Amino acid sequence: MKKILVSDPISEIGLKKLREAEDIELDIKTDLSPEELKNIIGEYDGLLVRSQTKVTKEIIDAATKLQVIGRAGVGVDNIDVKAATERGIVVINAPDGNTISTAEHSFAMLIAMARWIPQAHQDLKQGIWNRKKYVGVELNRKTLGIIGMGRIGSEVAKRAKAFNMKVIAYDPYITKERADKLGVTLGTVEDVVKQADFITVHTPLTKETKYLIDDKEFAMMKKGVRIINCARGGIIREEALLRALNDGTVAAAALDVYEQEPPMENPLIAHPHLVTTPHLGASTEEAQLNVAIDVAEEVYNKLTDQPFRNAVNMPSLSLEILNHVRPYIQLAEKLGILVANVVFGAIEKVEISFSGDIAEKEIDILTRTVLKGILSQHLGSVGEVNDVNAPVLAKGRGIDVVESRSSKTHGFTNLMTVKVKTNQDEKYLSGTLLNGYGARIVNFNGYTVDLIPEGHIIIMEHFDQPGIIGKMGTILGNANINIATMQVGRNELGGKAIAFLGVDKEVGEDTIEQLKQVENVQNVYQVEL
Ligand SMILES: NC(=O)C1=CN([C@@H]2O[C@H](COP(=O)(O)OP(=O)(O)OC[C@H]3O[C@@H](n4cnc5c(N)ncnc54)[C@H](O)[C@@H]3O)[C@@H](O)[C@H]2O)C=CC1
Ligand SMILES: O=C(O)C(=O)COP(=O)(O)O
Repeated sequence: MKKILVSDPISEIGLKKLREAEDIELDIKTDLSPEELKNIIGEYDGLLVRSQTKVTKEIIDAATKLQVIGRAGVGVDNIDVKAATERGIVVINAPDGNTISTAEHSFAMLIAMARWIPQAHQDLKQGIWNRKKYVGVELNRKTLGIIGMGRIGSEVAKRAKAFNMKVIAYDPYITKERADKLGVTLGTVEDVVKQADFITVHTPLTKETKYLIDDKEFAMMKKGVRIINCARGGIIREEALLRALNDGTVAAAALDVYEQEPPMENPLIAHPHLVTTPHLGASTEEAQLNVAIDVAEEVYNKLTDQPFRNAVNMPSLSLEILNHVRPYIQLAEKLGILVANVVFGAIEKVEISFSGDIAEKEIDILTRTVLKGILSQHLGSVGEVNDVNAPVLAKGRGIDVVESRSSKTHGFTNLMTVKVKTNQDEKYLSGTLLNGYGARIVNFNGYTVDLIPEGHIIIMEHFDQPGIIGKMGTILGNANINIATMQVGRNELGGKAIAFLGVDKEVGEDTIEQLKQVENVQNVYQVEL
């Protein structure tokens, strides 16, 4: 039974899947203080939040069982994703479900601001009939500057075109083709702020976007420009916006998000030319239903070991690709486990090469899985190693990871080779998937073998001399261990050789020691795959 905590208000209908799942127990506890959350988070396998709950490193450190944090929305700036990644916790968001609502809210704010609707409404509610004071501006033929042309920015652009606005956008990560398709001119931040009559921001808050619009940018703007922020507080510096509103550079502004939320001490809120909402961009029935359904499904999939798409701290794979690479994922993990068990010393470098069919496919997940296999054998003490944290853990330990693709297949349609270099040793293994026959290890440090990587395996490095295999059989027989399969490989008569014995159960340490004592045996390893 997996336990999930929902700590922000999330659509009940959206949570239905989790509520009805027999293997899930759902607790809804909103308005927890950070201390209360810290005290109970250790009980849960999953956590579902919106933007209120701050999932800090402290909370993550206390979340000893947590496997997944689901964000019913887009922005994950309330979650310490770095800390989650280091702990191997998947962070999943619901990026599509609130796009339209937020684009519509941005447009509602734009029009409300252009025509002073909230201010006029407020006056009339107080009995003031003031037609002269509230003279607005048209959108027709005006230029809208959009910073960040992702999902929401693009939807805002479409709506602006319908109002006969010209759109100029700044987004270093979109192509000219995409911009052309949306009928948008691309420019620099400077082009946007100089040319626009309205400016709206739709980026995440990152190191690059923090204070992207500051005094310098306000100084370049047309006098009487109007500003909208329905993305994240801090993309526009609030103090600079206040100065620009006060000196008349900015005629009006509309904010849904703030540097500090709630913005109770914020002097901007009282400004007469500011239209303000309390972070309502995604607050529609439709968006809340969409994001809750999406995130509930994804979190359920993660907790029940099924494929999920929207992880923000690991690459997502479509079901089609995942189904294709799944057998290779199993092989990758076994190669990692096997190679980790046959090297001595501290790992310095892991080289993973993919050739044939597999080199064309999604190999990042395979690299992660090989690392997971290796590190799970070496770092058992640091807690769980998984696909999320394996690259971070490897980096943190100074392990150089090199991934390569090659067209050389060495006679196999697909081949995965993992080479591990330590401060004392170097070994490599190659594996393949044989059509219809499953996974095989086909090379061990230059010896050609044909090993099914399954069950308990004893690996023996020895010199090719008569009688060795017989002695091993006797020792194992005396220990009541049945040999199920055997593979022997050598490169020259009497030279170094390798033997793989598939045995029916785990072999005790004392028996392994006896095997090591056999004359001409160099090393004996045991591994369970
Ligand atoms: N007010 C609200 O309730 C809501 C706010 N949001 C916020 O809206 C923002 C946009 O969301 P989406 O469109 O879904 O995200 P998205 O990821 O689809 O789009 C973001 C765009 O920003 C661009 N970008 C990133 N760094 C940039 C930079 N340095 N300069 C210019 N562009 C840059 C990216 O290339 C991308 O195209 C996010 O901050 C999100 O958290 C989203 C939903 C609701
Ligand atoms: O999805 C986002 O990024 C939002 O800002 C929406 O926040 P909320 O879920 O309404 O607290």
